[in-house]
Amino acid sequence: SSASYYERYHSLEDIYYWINKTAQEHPDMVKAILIGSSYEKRPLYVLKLSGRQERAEKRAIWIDCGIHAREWISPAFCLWFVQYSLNFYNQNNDITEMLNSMDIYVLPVMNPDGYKYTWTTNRMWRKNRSSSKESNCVGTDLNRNFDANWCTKGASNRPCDEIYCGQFPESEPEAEAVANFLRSHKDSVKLYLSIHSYGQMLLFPYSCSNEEVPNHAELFELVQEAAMKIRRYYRNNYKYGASANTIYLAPGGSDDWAYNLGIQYSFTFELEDRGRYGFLLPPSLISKACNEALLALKSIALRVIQKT
Ligand SMILES: NCCCCC[C@@H](C[SeH])C(=O)O
Ligand SMILES: [Zn+2]
Ligand SMILES: [Zn+2]
Repeated sequence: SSASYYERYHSLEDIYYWINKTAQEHPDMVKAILIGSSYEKRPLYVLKLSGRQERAEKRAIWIDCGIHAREWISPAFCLWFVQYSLNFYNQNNDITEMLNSMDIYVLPVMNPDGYKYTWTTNRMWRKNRSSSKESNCVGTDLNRNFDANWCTKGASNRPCDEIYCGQFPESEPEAEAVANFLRSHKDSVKLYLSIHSYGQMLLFPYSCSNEEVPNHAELFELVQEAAMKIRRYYRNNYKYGASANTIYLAPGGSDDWAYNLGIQYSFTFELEDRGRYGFLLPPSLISKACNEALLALKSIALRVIQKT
C-alpha cells in the first residue's frame, strides 16, 4: 500500500506547499507566522497550533525541526506531529488537553538552505549555507551559534569544521530569527523542544558545561519517565540525561540558550536510530520514530502543563 504522505520524506518545496495548505485547511486552529528568512533568503515559517477553547493566560510549547540539514527524520516528525495533533484534537485526551492548555509553535525546517542542499548536492550536509569572507568553506553549525558559552570547548572557530560556531553569537539569520521570536515570547513559552537525529536520546541542559542546572533533578525525572514509557510501549531504549555527560560538550546550543532565557523546561531529542541507518533512516521507519518521539513529547508536555 502506498505509504501515507507522512511516512515519506518531502522536498523543501513540498514542505512549503504543505505549510500553506495546512494553514488554509485549518483556519480555526492553525496560523502560519513568518519569523524571518535564511541566509539564501528562504522564508522561515512557524505554524501556531491552538485549541478551539478560548483561554485567558497564554502558555505555549516551542518545537523546532531541521536545524541540521541531514537529519531528515526531524522535519518529518514536525509534519507528522502537526497532522497527528489536528487529526486527534477532541478525540485523543492527551492531545486535546495539550492544545486546550498550550499553543504549540512548530518550526518545520529551521535550516531550509541546508535541507535543500541535502536534496540537490550533498545528503550528509549538516550546517547552514552561509559563506564567510576569510574562508572558501561554507556553513555554520546553527546548534553552536546561540549565545550560550559561545564557541568554547565542543565547538570550533574554523569555518571548514562541521561544528563551526559562526562569526559571533546569532551571526546566522536562522539562529537570530529563532532567538528573536523566543525573546519576544519568553513569558508564554514554557517548554522548548529541539528535534534532531540520530542516537535515541532525550537530553536537557547544559551541554555547554558539566555544570548542573538548578532544576536538574526535575528535568532528569521528566526524561527518565519518558524513556521508561518508550521502553514499555515500544520496547526501544533511549538514553536520557544532561547533554554534557550523556552525549558530548556542545556549547552555543539552542536548548541551553532557551534555558538561560528563562524557559526552564528545555530539551533536545535525538530520534532514531542508533546507527544502523543513522541519518539515512528509511521511510519505513518514520512512523515508528515519530510515535516514540510523540510519546516522549506528550509525557513531558502534560507534566509541564501541571507544573506551570
Ligand atoms: N545543546 C546541544 C544538545 C546536545 C548535542 C545535540 C546534537 C544534535 Se545533532 C548536536 O548539536 O551536536
Ligand atoms: Zn542535530
Ligand atoms: Zn544528532
